[in-house]
Amino acid sequence: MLPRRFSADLDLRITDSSLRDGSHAKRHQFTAAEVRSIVEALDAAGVPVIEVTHGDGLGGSSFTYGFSHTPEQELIATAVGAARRAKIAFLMLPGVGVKDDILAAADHGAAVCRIATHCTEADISAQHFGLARDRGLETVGFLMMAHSLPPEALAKQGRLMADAGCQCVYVVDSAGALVLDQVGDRVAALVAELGDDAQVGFHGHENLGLGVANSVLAARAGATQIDGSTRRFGAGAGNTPVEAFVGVCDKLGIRTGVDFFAIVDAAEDVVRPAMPEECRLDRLALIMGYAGVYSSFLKHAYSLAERYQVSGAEILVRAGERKLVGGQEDQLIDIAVGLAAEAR
Ligand SMILES: C[C@H](O)CC(=O)C(=O)O
Ligand SMILES: [Mn+2]
Repeated sequence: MLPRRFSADLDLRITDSSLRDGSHAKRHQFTAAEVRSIVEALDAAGVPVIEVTHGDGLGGSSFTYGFSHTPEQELIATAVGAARRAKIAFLMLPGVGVKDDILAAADHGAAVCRIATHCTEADISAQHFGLARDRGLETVGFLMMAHSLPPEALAKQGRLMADAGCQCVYVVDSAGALVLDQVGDRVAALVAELGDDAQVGFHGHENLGLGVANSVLAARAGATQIDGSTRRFGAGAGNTPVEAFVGVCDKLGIRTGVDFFAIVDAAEDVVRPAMPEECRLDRLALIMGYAGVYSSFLKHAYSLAERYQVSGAEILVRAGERKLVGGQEDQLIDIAVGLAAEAR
């Protein structure tokens, strides 16, 4: 079991997802040089965990999700080589990646295995947590699209993960749809359910502009691991900006161990140059938060709107009506084709 606290001088542990969630915003085109420079800068600023994988996790490079510029195992090895203190984490969605991918990431020196499932499907993660623990990896479980389950039901799914060997269960606000107390209530339900068996974490998206506030409420409800992305570099409107969250934590007396001025410099001087554009709170991102749509669908919606000459906003509204989950990217094509047919 992980201790409830990481150390006497740390109140919570930040994981930076720019090099994984940001992969969506970069259409999975990270180079090894970009990964090296970003890991060096985040590590020097004191970020304790840095996640590196294709945006859709191990094995994500495909027609469905988009092909990587550089094989992710190479990027993981590069990150491990560049980090002096930070642990390197990877994400894996059962069925997108397979167990051999976990072993390969561990062989490359990654230390934290994060297994993600839709929030009603935690049972499919059991064998992967078992394998990761046997291999000596730290484990994290991602309950994605957490807005779509009430707190008690989410906590039961967290229990499945913890019993399988997950050491920290995350409330994952994949759509950026959770609003303030809705985060605190879910985190509190997991804390009550898991007790000392596992920590609780929170992964936010900015689609309604609430990443920092939601993360503070998660911490106040007992979350001890918080995700963010420096410069918000993530899917949709991006993730909770690490640099702003660190500044807010400093002012609230919540100790993160990250140096505010160093992470601000890293955001501006190192991460921003690797981003194709700023992650914006624009029409499509706002619709995602409002309609509860998986943030990773944003670039797909833009591409399909262009290809079929239909409205990207309408694609996302219909994706919300269909309650699509991660892995159903092909249904976005179905929606776009249908919209084009309606327009004829
Ligand atoms: C595979 C997804 O991008 C995982 C994630 O970051 C989320 O659901 O949010
Ligand atoms: Mn995310």
